[in-house]
Amino acid sequence: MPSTGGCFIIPADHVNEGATVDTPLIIGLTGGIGSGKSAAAERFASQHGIHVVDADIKSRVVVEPGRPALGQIVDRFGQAVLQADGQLDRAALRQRVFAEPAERQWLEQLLHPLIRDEIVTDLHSAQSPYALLVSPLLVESGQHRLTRRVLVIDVPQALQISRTLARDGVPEAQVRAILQAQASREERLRHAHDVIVNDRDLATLHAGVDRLHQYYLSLREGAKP
Ligand SMILES: CC(C)(COP(=O)(O)OP(=O)(O)OC[C@H]1O[C@@H](n2cnc3c(N)ncnc32)[C@H](O)[C@@H]1O)[C@@H](O)C(=O)NCCC(=O)NCCS
Ligand SMILES: Nc1ncnc2c1ncn2[C@@H]1O[C@H](COP(=O)(O)OP(=O)(O)OP(=O)(O)O)[C@@H](O)[C@H]1O
Repeated sequence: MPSTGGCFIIPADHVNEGATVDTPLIIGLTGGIGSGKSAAAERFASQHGIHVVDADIKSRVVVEPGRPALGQIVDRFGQAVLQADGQLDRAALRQRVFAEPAERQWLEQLLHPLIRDEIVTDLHSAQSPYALLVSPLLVESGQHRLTRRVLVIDVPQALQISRTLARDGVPEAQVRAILQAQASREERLRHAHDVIVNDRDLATLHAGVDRLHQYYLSLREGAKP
């Protein structure tokens, strides 16, 4: 495991297959639930103007009322996963799919291709020196193949759980079930080119982001003819 509070860069020859310096620079940012992906992405965006594409946000777009996927979800799970206003009741669906792995897999096979399409369209509109693809399932869903490098926000599991409980106020058993459905810390780190260990305060996280931003800019500059 990387040591505490640091930011690590693995040498640049270990880049993802298929990605070359001629392609737009897309950095994948991942981490388990409550690891601090959104907090890190917010720093890249607000401090450095980096275009952020967030898979969790895309997962809401593809089930908006009127989208075919919402009808398919209601056909499978019933009206209990719809709110009175016709929107998906995300808490109700969350309860179902994290209690029943086969139902989660059904939902993923429906939504992941749609989420991927939304991601690709959005990445094409990026104007910043590089773009960030933020996804909790970057590795699990194969979305990392869209990226040149993978940045993992790494935290000990106990901190993931306590921060998620403080943020969401959901039962601990549900957070543990979500963790079980995600890649292990070790597996995620196997795909990492860069790692920020987010076990200290937000200022330390921001400092790690700022260092990596400079590094990603240098990669972009290296790509120019
Ligand atoms: C089950 C749903 C409706 C719950 O919605 P809710 O608003 O409560 O949570 P949200 O979407 O914001 O996700 C919160 C966190 O849960 C975790 N999570 C979400 N989906 C999954 C999944 N399929 N497997 C493992 N963890 C997941 C992630 O850490 C994510 O950051 C929603 O997560 C969903 O539609 N999931 C399936 C689509 C998916 O895989 N999305 C992940 C991005 S690709
Ligand atoms: N270094 C830190 N110090 C204190 N709190 C933090 C730190 N990093 C993140 N947090 C807090 O922990 C919670 C989880 O962080 P965040 O929402 O960024 O995680 P996430 O990886 O995006 O989660 P999810 O996968 O559920 O979307 C938030 O309330 C956030 O403000």
